[in-house]
Amino acid sequence: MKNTVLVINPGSTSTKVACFAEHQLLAEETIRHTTQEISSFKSIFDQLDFRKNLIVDFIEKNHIKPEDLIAAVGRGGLLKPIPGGTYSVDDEMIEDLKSEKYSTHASNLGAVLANEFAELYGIPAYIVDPVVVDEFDPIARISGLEGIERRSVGHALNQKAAGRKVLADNGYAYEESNIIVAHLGGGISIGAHQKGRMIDVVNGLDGEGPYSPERTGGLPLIEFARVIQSKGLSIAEAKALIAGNGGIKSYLNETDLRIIDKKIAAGDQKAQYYIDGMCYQIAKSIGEMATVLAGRVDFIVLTGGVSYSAYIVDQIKANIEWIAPVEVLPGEMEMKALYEGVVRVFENREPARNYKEANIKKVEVG
Ligand SMILES: Nc1ncnc2c1ncn2[C@@H]1O[C@H](COP(=O)(O)OP(=O)(O)OP(=O)(O)O)[C@@H](O)[C@H]1O
Ligand SMILES: CCCC(=O)O
Repeated sequence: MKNTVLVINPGSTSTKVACFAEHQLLAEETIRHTTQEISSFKSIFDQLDFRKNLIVDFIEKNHIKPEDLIAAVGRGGLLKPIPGGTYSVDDEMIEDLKSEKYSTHASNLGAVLANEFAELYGIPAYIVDPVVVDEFDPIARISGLEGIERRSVGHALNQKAAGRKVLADNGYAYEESNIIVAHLGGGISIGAHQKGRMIDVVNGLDGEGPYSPERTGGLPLIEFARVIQSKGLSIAEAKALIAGNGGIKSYLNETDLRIIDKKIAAGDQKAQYYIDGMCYQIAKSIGEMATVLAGRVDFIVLTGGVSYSAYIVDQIKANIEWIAPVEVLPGEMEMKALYEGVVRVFENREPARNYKEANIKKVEVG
């Protein structure tokens, strides 16, 4: 079909691919990667050809004609802090991602993969609402140590799309409401959204909040310093431990919660213990974001792949339902949100933003 947009979403445990045209979904696939598959690559960028070949297979299998493609869009990765919106992929963006200037994340491959297909087919490449969208209140940046700032890293694209949907379904407007959105995926982020802005977020990638299938979340710092020293870890190795080999993976050597759910159902007490621990910590961080919103919370939304697990959802709900009504949107709405970001540009409802020139305004103190 004419006017087809190729949508590419590399996650920590999956590659999601879709094609949309004229506001319709033409084809979609979530390709899950096993723990072993991902562990066989030394770095995220070593996975480029592996993930690219899977997308080529998807295009061929679904008979997508190159001449029908008008754009490729990828989930945006760890870039400098920028306002939300649709950005054209440019050289500076690719360089920042490839050099891992702002750290490493599966979504760093989104712009790079979109760019590869854009070059192949002679079409433009974009990203939309990358994981670094920064709408923080100044006070949220303070870390507790001079020289280190907290940064806004989270599943902004899905958090906003899921939040908007739940609010719209209940007759509320995102711009006028307060919500907490917990994205529960291979990584976890929990945002406090106040009247259309994500003013704070629990950022698991940098070692905050609950542990997740792959991330440690917050750790006792002195003990972690001892681990770094005793194992002689480099910064890159410490990051890999915090953001790729921590959490459920470190306890159970597995990141696929569908497998772990089955083990719990079959009576595996160790699996249950560590999943219960993750649910306890997720609820605790949701409570933290409720205080950011001073208790004025219209809804709490649980989303991301892990929210398919009824066992996990029930555990979390039991500890948070007193705060606000809880709505569950399992999976993610990222593919459609990425497509719609491109459509807004093609329909001239929004300009494509320029990454080189994009900056957030930080408030200078003192
Ligand atoms: N039906 C299901 N039941 C339980 N867990 C599930 C189900 N489907 C997916 N998951 C789990 O959700 C997690 C992946 O979630 P998701 O697809 O949102 O993340 P991702 O795309 O890999 O990465 P991220 O969201 O962190 O960027 C995995 O642990 C996966 O096993
Ligand atoms: C999307 C950033 C958060 C994470 O992956 O942990």
